[in-house]
Amino acid sequence: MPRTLIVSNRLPTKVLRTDDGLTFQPSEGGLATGLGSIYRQGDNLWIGWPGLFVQDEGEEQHIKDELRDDNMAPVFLTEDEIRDFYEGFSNSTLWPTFHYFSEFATYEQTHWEAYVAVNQKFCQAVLAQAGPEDTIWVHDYQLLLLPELLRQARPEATIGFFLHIPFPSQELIRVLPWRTELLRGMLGADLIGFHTFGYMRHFLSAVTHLLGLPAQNGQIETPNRSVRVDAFPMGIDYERYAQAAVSKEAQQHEAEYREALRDTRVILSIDRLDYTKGIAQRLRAFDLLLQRYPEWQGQVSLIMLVVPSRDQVPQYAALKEEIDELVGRLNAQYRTISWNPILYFYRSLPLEELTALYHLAEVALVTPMRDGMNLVAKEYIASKGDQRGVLILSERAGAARELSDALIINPTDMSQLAEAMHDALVMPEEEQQTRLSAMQALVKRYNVFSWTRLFMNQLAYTKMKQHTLATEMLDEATTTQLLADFRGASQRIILLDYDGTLVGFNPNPQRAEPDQELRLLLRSLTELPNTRVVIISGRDHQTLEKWLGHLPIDFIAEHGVWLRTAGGEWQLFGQLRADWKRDLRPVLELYVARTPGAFIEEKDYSLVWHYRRADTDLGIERARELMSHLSFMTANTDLQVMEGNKVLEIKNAGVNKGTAAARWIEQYPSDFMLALGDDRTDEDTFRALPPTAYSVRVGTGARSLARFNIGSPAQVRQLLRKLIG
Ligand SMILES: O=P(O)(O)OC[C@H]1O[C@H](O[C@H]2O[C@H](CO)[C@@H](O)[C@H](O)[C@H]2O)[C@H](O)[C@@H](O)[C@@H]1O
Ligand SMILES: O=c1ccn([C@@H]2O[C@H](COP(=O)(O)OP(=O)(O)O)[C@@H](O)[C@H]2O)c(=O)[nH]1
Ligand SMILES: [Mg+2]
Repeated sequence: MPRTLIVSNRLPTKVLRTDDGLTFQPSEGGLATGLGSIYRQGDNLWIGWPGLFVQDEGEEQHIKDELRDDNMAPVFLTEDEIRDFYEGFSNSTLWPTFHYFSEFATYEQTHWEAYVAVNQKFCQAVLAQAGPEDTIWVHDYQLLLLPELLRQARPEATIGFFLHIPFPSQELIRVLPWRTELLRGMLGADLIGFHTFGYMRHFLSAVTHLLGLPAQNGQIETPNRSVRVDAFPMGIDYERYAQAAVSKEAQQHEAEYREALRDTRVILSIDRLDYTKGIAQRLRAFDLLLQRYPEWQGQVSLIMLVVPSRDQVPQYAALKEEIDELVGRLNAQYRTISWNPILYFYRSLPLEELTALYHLAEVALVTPMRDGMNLVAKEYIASKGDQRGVLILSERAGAARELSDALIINPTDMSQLAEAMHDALVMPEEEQQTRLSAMQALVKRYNVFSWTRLFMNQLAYTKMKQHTLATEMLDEATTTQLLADFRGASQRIILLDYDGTLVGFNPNPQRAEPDQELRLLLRSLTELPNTRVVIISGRDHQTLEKWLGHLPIDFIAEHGVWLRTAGGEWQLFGQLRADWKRDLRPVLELYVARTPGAFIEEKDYSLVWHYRRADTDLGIERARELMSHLSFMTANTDLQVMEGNKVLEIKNAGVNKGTAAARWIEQYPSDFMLALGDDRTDEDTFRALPPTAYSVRVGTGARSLARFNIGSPAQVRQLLRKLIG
């Protein structure tokens, strides 16, 4: 049975060393609690760090044995690794950058090196466990390099990746000295998931801007594969919280708290210690509430649970001091003998006490500056069986994209936050119920089980599509067969696209002239007996004539408009019109004026608008506008607007490389056909060929009708040299 291997920095269980030996406890944090309900199924396995430094091999073995029974496999990290990889690169470089706290980020080469080394360590741990059929699901920012490391070791593996924190604007990503490596690391996965559509959009934009890879409709084309990107908002185990909140134990706790608090109304705040969570800002807003509405003094308490986290990182230690100081000051200022304004706890609580607090609190304050999702918000909703309570939620938590019935606030707007607290405290019960029941329906339905199911199904589907649509690589065995067929044939035809096939794609099209090596290679091909060599290109015929006209080859130029057999005259494909150019050229000129870097290429029977040198996003945007403009102007004419690689071309309809290629193979019947091409216009050629022909797409990744793939123009030349022998 194929298994699912979950890989994350932290295991859902942490091991602690106490006076009585080792103890095993659940870890805090959204990821551990969220996936905790999943990995125990069947033979699944969770690979990660158990949270302590082992002293000797005996201890290591003991931990391994204990965890194995609970479907976990530990990766042991040393103190140096935790300092440089975890506190260093993960939590002092990536965490602040991804949460828009760039000013807190450090950029240390030694931290980066540790990050690479630990990702490699995780890779080894996964490889030791994973069978070829297993699905590997990697989680979060500590392991951004792992998907690509696994891909190198296992090219065929099924790999998913999910990022639990925000993915920021590419303007922040580009600040990182290691941005390329990090993005490439993620692209080793088949499917990459984010909590929100916004994070996904930022990622796609980073990939197109910083790696220059094409991305469309959530699909990125890398040189080897297509990678799918999508939004999967994570849910919680709804029933677990709903039931725990009304369990006997929770009810007892709640009754105790209630007795101690008497009639005091309760506002609740629960987070890990983190500057992203807006804890200090929240305290200041509570202060403002008490000033602005003094009637709440003596009536409302803020219960604030802060779970210790990353306290070795300087920013966290500083925040802890700031909170301690603020709470002390506010309590000293407002407290009375019978009332505590703030009940502050710095620890973590077991589930029953947590849900007792959720159930008790009239208001929950979830006001992070940035938060990937925030599960506390969803847990609060699930714990409200009686549908009484109000959620105040930051617009910058991923959860706000789903929980629109919360009181949504901007956490930096202190005044708005104080007002929201007041509104929540006076909200009529009926309104509380309406809002809560809508949110409950949503959190119940999109729970952690449906989240996993959706992700895993999408991953399986992505993989299946990769397989069915994949064009095979032209490997050694196929090449041998191709050469044998070539030699055994009595008539042979070779159709060669020019740009991107025989020479590399050049930012300036006029600079792509053939080099000496290419000219010699083409000449040698033409000297082979019974062999027709055809250049089939989108270029104008004058340029092709100038560059290669002296060779005894056939030409199909301007995407099939101009034709010439070796040594003959140039001929038109048929009756074509060019009078339309006068009307449409000004339209293209308008879009050149509006798009710095764009330019026009004029051919006899077509006009081309190029945007390869324009800003990527602006180019795409303008191309879209121009396309709709031109579609309108060419409706009911015999013109056609064709999209190519960073170009839009207006031409006579019905003339393309395919119709020209079809004419050629009819006129010159052959028992061996080879066609090589790299872009969308070459697909027309591939389509026109019989299934026995060798059609080869240059550059992998994009979907193609060709039977085979070849890596680059350099490899094309190598193949052609083999034909010569
Ligand atoms: O392992 P730690 O350094 O102690 O940190 C705890 C976890 O915090 C982060 O949680 C994120 O994931 C949640 C679930 O998707 C999401 O709701 C929250 O907004 C995120 O901050 C972190 O991503 C985990 O890797 C940590 O283990
Ligand atoms: O004493 C506590 C307080 C909180 N949590 C859990 O910690 C998680 C916090 O996840 P969230 O997504 O809100 O933020 P993160 O800490 O992952 O950034 C939630 O599942 C809480 O139930 C916990 O286990 N013990
Ligand atoms: Mg080409």
